[in-house]
Formats: sequence, structure tokens, C-alpha cells
Amino acid sequence: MTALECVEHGLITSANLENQSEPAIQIEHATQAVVAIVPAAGIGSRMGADRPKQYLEVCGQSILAHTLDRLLSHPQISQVIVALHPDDDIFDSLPQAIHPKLIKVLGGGERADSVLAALQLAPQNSWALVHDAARPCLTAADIDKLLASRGQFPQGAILAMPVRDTMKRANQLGGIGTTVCRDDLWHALTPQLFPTGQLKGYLNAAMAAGAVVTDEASAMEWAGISPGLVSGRADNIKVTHPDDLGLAELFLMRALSSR
Ligand SMILES: Nc1ccn([C@@H]2O[C@H](COP(=O)(O)OP(=O)(O)OP(=O)(O)O)[C@@H](O)[C@H]2O)c(=O)n1
Ligand SMILES: C[C@](O)(CO)[C@H](O)COP(=O)(O)O
Repeated sequence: MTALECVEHGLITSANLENQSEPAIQIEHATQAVVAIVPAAGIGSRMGADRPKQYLEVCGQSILAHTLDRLLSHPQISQVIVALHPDDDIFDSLPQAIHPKLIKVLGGGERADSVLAALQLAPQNSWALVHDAARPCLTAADIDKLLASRGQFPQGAILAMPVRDTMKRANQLGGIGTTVCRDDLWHALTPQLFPTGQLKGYLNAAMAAGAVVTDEASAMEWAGISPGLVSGRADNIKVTHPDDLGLAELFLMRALSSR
């Protein structure tokens, strides 16, 4: 891909191109493979269903199948690596399981362990686009938006959504302790996009240091990096509790009917 094509695809900014010192780095970043990492080894305890929530059906197929469809069909994603629970006996029955772009790996005890396990199979010199299996409503436009942010955020970025409600912190009695200033507060979503080698290294180091790592950005922040915030759609929900299923069904039906 030529430098100009990188600018046309929004992979680098024209400013990067004019900056004589960095075009090679920016173009290299922009033309590296993008590998989707899908942590799908959870048990869905908060859902309390008869199976892991990623295998609950909405709009005719499982939540995981919807998520994989979005990633496998994206032209800039060259590979999809899915981390599965050791006891998973459903995945291989999914039509998506035999897709040539897809690789499966055993996940770990925590989400971060599953992400790390999948990262071992990603090329060191690639971009890792980490996306929860439990977020089936992701759109191609939001993936495009995050990928296009690499020119502005060469160290990586995440999809996120500004907080809209007044935020309260509970006290010990289950009442309102305090109102939290919501200025500059964002909900972290996924995908989260980082250079694979850096993410692997910092994820390992942060976890070894006992840091709390609930998303990939936490590990990058632990290393002193400030990932970009890219405003994403509010319907990119994480299916977590039973009442999320109706919302996911609604959003997926709306997306399918608009095709
Ligand atoms: N050890 C784990 C735990 C979670 N996940 C994945 O990480 C994503 C986000 O995690 P969460 O929503 O918490 O899923 P669960 O851990 O399954 O839910 P719960 O916490 O209610 O058990 C999910 O796609 C889940 O499958 C994973 O790959 N490996
Ligand atoms: C990664 C994530 O979806 C960003 O909001 C979230 O941290 C996952 O948290 P969970 O407790 O593993 O669901």
C-alpha cells in the first residue's frame, strides 16, 4: 500500500506523511496485519443461564456466532483467534468454526489470561484488535473508525462511550455516598487496538506485577502509555445480565433489517 493510499484509507494522516522523520514508521504500522483476538472462555456467571452466555441464541444464532461474523467479514482483519474454555463442547458446532481465517486456542482463568493465550499465536509485528465475544452488536463502521485512529494514536486506542448519566458512588449502607464528577468519564468498550508485541509484553508484566487488568488498555496504562479514546456506538453493549439479551436482540434485528 502506497503512502498516499494509507492517507486515503485514513491509516495515517497527511501530517504524518509531511513529517519527513516518521513516514516509514507510520506506513509500516498502517500496513501491518490486523489480528482479531476474541476472549470467549468465560462462563457467564452473572447471566445465570444453562450454558455460557456467548452460546445463548439471539436473532437465530449464538452471541459468539454474531460476533465472529462481524470480525471474519471485515476486509482489514486477516485472522481471528478465539480463546475458549477448556470444557467448551459447543464451539466446534458453530458454522464459523471452520472458517479459514479462524484459529482457536485454550483460554485462561481470567479474561486477561485468555487474551494473552491468544496473543501468543498472533504475529509479533501485527496489530491486535481485542474484542469481547459478549459484544455481538459491533458494527463494521466502528471497526473502521478504530483502525483509522492509528494515524492519530500510533500506540493504540479503544472504542469508548462518554458517560451520560449522573454517577453515584455507593456508601457502606447501600445508599449514596457521593456524586462522582462525570466530566471526562468514559465507558471502555471493545475492540481495543494495540501493537501486538507491546500489548503482549505489557500484559505479561502488568499481570506479573499484580496490577488489576480488566481490559487491554489497563495494561498499556500500567506501562505509562495513554491509549486513544475513540467514540463508539452506544449499542455496542456487552451482554452480561439477563436483561441485556432483549437489548442485543433489538439491536441485532435493527442491524439485520437495515442491510
Ligand atoms: N477467563 C475468562 C473470562 C472471560 N472471558 C471473556 O471475556 C469477555 C468479557 O468477560 P465477561 O463479560 O465478564 O464474561 P464472563 O466472564 O463469561 O461473565 P461473568 O463475569 O458474569 O462470569 C467475555 O466474552 C468472556 O467470554 C474469557 O475469555 N476468559
Ligand atoms: C473489556 C471490557 O469489556 C471493557 O469494558 C470489560 O472490562 C470486561 O469486563 P468483564 O468484567 O470481564 O466483563
